[in-house]
Amino acid sequence: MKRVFILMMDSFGIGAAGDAEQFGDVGADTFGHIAKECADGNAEVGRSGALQLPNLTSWGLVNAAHESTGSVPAGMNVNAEITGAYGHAAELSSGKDTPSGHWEMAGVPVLFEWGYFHDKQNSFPKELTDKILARAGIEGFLGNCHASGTAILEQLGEKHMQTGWPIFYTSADSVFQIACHEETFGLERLYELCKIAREELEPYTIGRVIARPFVGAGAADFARTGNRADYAIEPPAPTVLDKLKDAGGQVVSVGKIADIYANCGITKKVKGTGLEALWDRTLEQVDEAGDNTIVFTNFVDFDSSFGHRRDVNGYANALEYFDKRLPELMEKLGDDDVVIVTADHGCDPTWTGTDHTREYVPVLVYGKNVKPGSLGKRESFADIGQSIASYFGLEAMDYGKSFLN
Ligand SMILES: O=P(O)(O)O[C@H]1O[C@H](CO)[C@@H](O)[C@H]1O
Ligand SMILES: [Mn+2]
Ligand SMILES: [Mn+2]
Repeated sequence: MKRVFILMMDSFGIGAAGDAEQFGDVGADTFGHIAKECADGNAEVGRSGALQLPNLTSWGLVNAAHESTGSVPAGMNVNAEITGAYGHAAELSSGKDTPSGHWEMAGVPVLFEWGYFHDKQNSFPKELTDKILARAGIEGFLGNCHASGTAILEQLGEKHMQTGWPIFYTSADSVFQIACHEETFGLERLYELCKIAREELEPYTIGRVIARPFVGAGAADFARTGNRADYAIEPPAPTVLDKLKDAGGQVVSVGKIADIYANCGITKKVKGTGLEALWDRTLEQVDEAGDNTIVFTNFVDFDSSFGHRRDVNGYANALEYFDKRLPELMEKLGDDDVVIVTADHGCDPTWTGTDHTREYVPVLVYGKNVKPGSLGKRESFADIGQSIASYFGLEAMDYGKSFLN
């Protein structure tokens, strides 16, 4: 039975990429800096001391990071017995955003330039926001700037509740984000507004419109909910997910995978909020998965709850939790199954600002028939897509070199 399980650790970079200078990210290292803060005793809430990742370490994470940066992350063991194949992959795509990373790992790098709203204030063209508001029948909006999604709720959430005006904001990514209160504004109304924005953004080549619903009575207790929704444009070419689906296989999305691929190549969608639920849903889908199936999970919390929030301690807890659950998956693996652990970009929680960081990502491959050892530096995340195509006997992708077979 051929099955591939992809565990996509959103934002878990393992060292600045060769082209990090173009992104202002020379020296960024999500894994390395978290490990250092842990080893230095600076991440002691709910955990203690050096980062404990025994399973990822045996799959080759530390060795991959060593090959990526030339040094061993503080407190980590580079001499553990290695049971997986491991490498670090560079990104060909022009952006360090989520769709670029995901599409590239499915064999389709983004070689065009995304549109961006570069201005930190007054970020959006008036003719764009006028059109969106007119179609939605709303008089005004708040924000119009680059922002952290939680900080902007503290600043403008109450005003939003008073005026009923949506909060529009963006970041260094190709995104148009809309934050609205789930109850006072309404969730369905927010989704409708996002769909209008998605249409009006067509000429701007913006990767995603993101609905950011929140709840709470005031600035002190606003919290974003699991009803976030991402409206992505479609990948520019068929990904390996489309190819498997077209060949009669199954592609199960757990978490926001389906949103990121604009539903292309997806045969089943399963939602989950939080790392625990995402793990639970993943393991259920592994139980149900038949031959010729990909179960593809995006573990978004690393990025949205800890990376962008610059929360080292939270990120460390999340990594240790993730690692602890790997044996449950290992117990379920058949002889031919392949597990791939990777990431879509970095989001170093020690870095300046709140944006992603341009980093190499880990490529950890585990299975009873996978030969343990180094896969070295991979020139593109597309090596993952090419490997999956080769494993399932699909037509080769245009990009990437297979590390399977
Ligand atoms: O600060 P929050 O709202 O989490 O937003 C972040 O999440 C977006 C998607 O990854 C990024 O573009 C960044 O703006
Ligand atoms: Mn991401
Ligand atoms: Mn992000």
